[in-house]
Amino acid sequence: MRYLTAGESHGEAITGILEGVPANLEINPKDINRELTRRQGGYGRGGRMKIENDLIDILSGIRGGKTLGSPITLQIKNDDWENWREVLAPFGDCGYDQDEVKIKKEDKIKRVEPKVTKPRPGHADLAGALKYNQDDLRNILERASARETAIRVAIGAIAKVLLKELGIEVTSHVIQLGSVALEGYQTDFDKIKTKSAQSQVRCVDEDVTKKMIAEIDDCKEKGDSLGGIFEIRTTKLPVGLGGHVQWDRKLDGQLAQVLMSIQAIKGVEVGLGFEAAKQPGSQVHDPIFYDEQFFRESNNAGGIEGGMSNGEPVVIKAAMKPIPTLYQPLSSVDLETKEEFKASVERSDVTAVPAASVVGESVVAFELAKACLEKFGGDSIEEIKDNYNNYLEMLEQR
Ligand SMILES: Cc1cc2nc3c(=O)[nH]c(=O)nc-3n(C[C@H](O)[C@H](O)[C@H](O)COP(=O)(O)O)c2cc1C
Ligand SMILES: C=C(O[C@@H]1CC(C(=O)O)=C[C@@H](OP(=O)(O)O)[C@H]1O)C(=O)O
Repeated sequence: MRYLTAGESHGEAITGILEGVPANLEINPKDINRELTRRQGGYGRGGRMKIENDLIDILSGIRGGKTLGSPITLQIKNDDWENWREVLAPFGDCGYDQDEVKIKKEDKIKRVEPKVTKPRPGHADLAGALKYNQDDLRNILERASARETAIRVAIGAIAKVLLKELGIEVTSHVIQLGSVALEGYQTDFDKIKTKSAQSQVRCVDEDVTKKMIAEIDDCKEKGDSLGGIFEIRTTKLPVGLGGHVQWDRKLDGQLAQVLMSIQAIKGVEVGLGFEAAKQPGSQVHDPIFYDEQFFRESNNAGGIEGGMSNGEPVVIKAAMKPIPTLYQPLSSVDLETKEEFKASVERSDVTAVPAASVVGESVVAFELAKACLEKFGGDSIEEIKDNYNNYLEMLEQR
């Protein structure tokens, strides 16, 4: 299973092509739209989320509510496009004859947008403009924007449907926002799922939620921004997803890569993570027991040993840096004049850790679904479930 995404933040739409989904998987668009709504939420987001009402369009690969095994084309229209079409239209101001290139009337340039030339520290702006030889930073920032994560969440929603057929679920919660941390939280999967959904910042504790909101308000007033940490948890996984035999088959490596690919994610920890480096082995490794089946009483490994799922839930954290666009901008240098200026200010979120946690769930769900297909491969969901059940029966003999 693989996918590609396309689209600019304020362009007409964000698109994804997902290939390798088995046939006969029942997809309800509500399952995708629910995830899109979850991603749009979270205290601390800026004005854009009031404009957008993300809904999925499915253009191929599904018939009568079931997947066909063929590529699935997914699209989310950008409602903000109406405010940007004259600036971003593919042929709007290029001087081509309208009939020749079939320029839509609405796209004929009316509004001349000054070039964006003051790169924002922490964004793709400067490196992208130099690398792609651009003199307008908009040509970089539109694609670098985390708007793209909307379609990754739609793709993740399909992966979640596939995982659910195998009894696997993925959830997440925010465990740190700026300086406010959630300490000693309970670990029950269902509680995390329910309680995080009730919190405006996707934190399972009401008092900590209030403190996080207060910190966001304070930060907004100062024109500053915040990062944080979210944790992804799964239900118990079957033993043996991923593999120890080759570097690129290792499940922990694959999960770290997809989480690091989310805009603004700067660190990933599996299980105890960095904490494990400070403690002796006797306090870190999870002793093995047997009572009709192998089991552990602790999960410091975060459900992965030797690059493979070990039968426990996967527990993985990701750290997000503070949003780089600042309403009190940092110093920057104008791309054209080389004069020192304050960086450009684009409308922006104060924090997006709750939204990023939903994106994190989605990319992890995709990677786990991919690992399941590699292990229990088949072209229809029935074939995959047969293979899965045979494997589980084989494990029961051990
Ligand atoms: C859900 C989400 C929303 C984001 N919203 C903003 C935003 O409003 N303003 C901003 O400057 N950066 C925002 N970012 C972060 C930038 O997209 C990101 O920092 C930038 O693309 C540079 O990539 P890097 O941080 O991975 O180096 C957001 C990230 C995510 C995941
Ligand atoms: C549009 C989304 O997030 C955007 C991500 C983003 C960035 O620079 O990454 C900047 C902001 O864009 P805008 O300037 O249009 O408000 C966010 O709103 C979204 O999450 O759907």
